[in-house]
Order: sequence, then structure tokens, then C-alpha cells
Amino acid sequence: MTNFEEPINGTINYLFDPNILEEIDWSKIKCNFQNGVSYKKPGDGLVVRPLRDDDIHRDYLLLMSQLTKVGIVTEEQFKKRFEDMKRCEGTYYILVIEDKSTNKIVGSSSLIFEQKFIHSAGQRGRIEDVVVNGDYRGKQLGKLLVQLLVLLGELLGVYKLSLECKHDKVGFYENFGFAKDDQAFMIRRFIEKN
Ligand SMILES: CC(=O)SCCNC(=O)CCNC(=O)[C@H](O)C(C)(C)COP(=O)(O)OP(=O)(O)OC[C@H]1O[C@@H](n2cnc3c(N)ncnc32)[C@H](O)[C@@H]1OP(=O)(O)O
Repeated sequence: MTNFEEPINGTINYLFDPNILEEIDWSKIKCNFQNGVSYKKPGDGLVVRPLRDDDIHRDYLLLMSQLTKVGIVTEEQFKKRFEDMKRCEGTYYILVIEDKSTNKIVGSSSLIFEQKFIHSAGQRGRIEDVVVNGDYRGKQLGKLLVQLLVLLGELLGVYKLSLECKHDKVGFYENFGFAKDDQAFMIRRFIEKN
């Protein structure tokens, strides 16, 4: 068990091994954190940890609805998707921040690896679904989640990381060394955006 979370009764089913977070080299951070905020001290009552299979009961989907449309997802569907992701070992890294005083998930961000033949059978990483509960924004939690995933990507040997975001978020991601390039981002939707 890491110091990301105190053990509680029963088995804790994490999406990925929390111990890997201990291996992150925090000295490589690209942005500044004020007031001693770090991945081990995200804030009063807050813990950073991998997603758990029971986080649907900690308002995880309600948080995701602050990012985009979630639709109807049953507990069964949530657990099946969780286990499908977990089986693809080394592919899905979803980090969350839990407020232990309310037992709610208040932040989340995902790092997804794509295995390639190119680049010496390398892997690229994509940062996706970054969101912080509206009541917790401006406390450096979004920055903490993204910075941790960038360092995790580096630790696990990606040859590049990429993400898509709205134009008004470009400044936020530049904090971590992301830069716009001259490639077009193209998309074909099969369900209309609303
Ligand atoms: C790849 C993707 O997932 S893109 C989708 C991004 N998510 C969303 O749009 C969902 C709604 N928005 C949110 O959940 C939040 O506003 C987030 C995740 C973007 C930011 O989370 P927060 O916890 O509020 O940000 P945080 O407090 O860590 O801000 C860190 C720094 O970034 C800066 N920042 C925040 N938003 C922006 C922005 N749009 N442009 C430039 N800088 C920004 C802050 O000023 C702060 O700077 P400082 O540390 O120098 O004071």
C-alpha cells in the first residue's frame, strides 16, 4: 500500500498498481506548485490515487458530466468497462482525486497508451478527460493531475504525448511543455455533439 490512501476494509480494486506512482521523479516537473501542493499533499482531506471499481459510488460519473455528456451508465456497465480496461494491462491509467471528507471524486484525468510498430515498437500516450469539480477549481488540482500523468508517461517510456483541447485551454497545457504543431486535428463524428 502506498501513502496515497489508507487501507480500508475489504479488497481495493485499483485500475492500476498505485505503487507505480511512487516511482515518478517529481524533480522533473515543468510547472510550479504553490503552498506546498504535491502529489502526496494535494490539499486538506484529498488523496490522489488510481480509479477504483467502486468509484461510481463516489460520484465519479457526476464529475465526468462536468466535462461532457455521460448518458446512462449502470453500475454493471461501469464495472465491466473497468475490468475491460484493467485487462489491457499497461494501457489505461486513470488518476483521480478523492475528497475523503465527503467520499467524492473531485478530479480525474486519463493517460492512455497506444502500442506501435513504428518508433522501434514504441508507445505514444494520450492525455484525455481532464476534469476538476467546479467547487475545487483554482486549487492546482488540474495541474497536479496532468503533471503526474506527464511524468508517468515519461517514466513508462512514451516517445510522445498528445491531447486535444479547446483553444481556451491551450495556455493551461503549455504549462507542461505541450505545444501546438502544424498538423491538422481531424474528426468524424458518428453521434452529433450536443
Ligand atoms: C485533454 C482534455 O481533457 S481537455 C478538457 C479540459 N477539461 C475541461 O475543460 C473541463 C472543465 N474544466 C476543468 O475541469 C478545469 O478548469 C481544468 C481541469 C481545465 C483546470 O483545473 P483547475 O484545478 O481549476 O486548474 P488549476 O488550479 O490546477 O490551474 C493551474 C494553473 O493553470 C492556469 N489555468 C487554468 N485554466 C487555464 C486556461 N484555460 N488557460 C491558461 N491557464 C489556465 C491557472 O491559472 C493556474 O495557474 P497558476 O498555477 O500559475 O496559478
